[in-house]
Amino acid sequence: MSWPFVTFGIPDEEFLRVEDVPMTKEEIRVLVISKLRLRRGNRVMDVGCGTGSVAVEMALAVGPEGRVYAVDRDPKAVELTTRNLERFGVTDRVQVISGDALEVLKGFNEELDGAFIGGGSDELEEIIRSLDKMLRRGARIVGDAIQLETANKLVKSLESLGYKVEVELISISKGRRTSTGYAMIARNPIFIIVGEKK
Ligand SMILES: C[S@@+](CC[C@H](N)C(=O)[O-])C[C@H]1O[C@@H](n2cnc3c(N)ncnc32)[C@H](O)[C@@H]1O
Repeated sequence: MSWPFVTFGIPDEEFLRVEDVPMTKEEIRVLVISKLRLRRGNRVMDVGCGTGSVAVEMALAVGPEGRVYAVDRDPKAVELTTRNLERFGVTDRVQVISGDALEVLKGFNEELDGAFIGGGSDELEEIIRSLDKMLRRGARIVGDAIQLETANKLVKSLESLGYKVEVELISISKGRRTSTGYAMIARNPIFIIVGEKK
């Protein structure tokens, strides 16, 4: 499938899903891609790519001249990401890497223009320190978090490296049609933490 629109925020239902592989939802994905401030030709990493939904939108943003590295330690996520990349016709510019992010980063030596960390990990602080070595000045790390503790880890790690940090808490409610009108059903608030390398 070749996604025909210029705007981001591919509807969630367009992605293939499997059980136990979580996905960054459409409205959060839009913000994440926007906060990364990507340009055509950029090189970016999606740490914990899950379904590949963020990797797909990164790939559309950086274009065929760019490069996306999509990493996940769950083989189910790696396979699903590959299938979603095929579905959106962007396999040419994405390298899917199976493995623990920290291990992958140890053997990685490309300069990066940005990175997204989707969700919590025990190794969050070390992952951020490793990413920092790959990022050019002005590049951004964007992380999202459901838990306060994960958001705090993201903020503290980025601050300790001297990044300029932005913190947001996003609450989305989706209208569900009832017999009398639309009831707004709240989703979990999500922290979005942005760090810009000075
Ligand atoms: C919330 S999901 C990411 C969703 C993804 N952004 C998407 O749009 O589908 C988090 C993913 O991070 C992966 N993960 C967590 N810690 C990791 C680590 N240390 N190394 C690699 N992958 C990791 C999990 O396996 C999971 O697939």
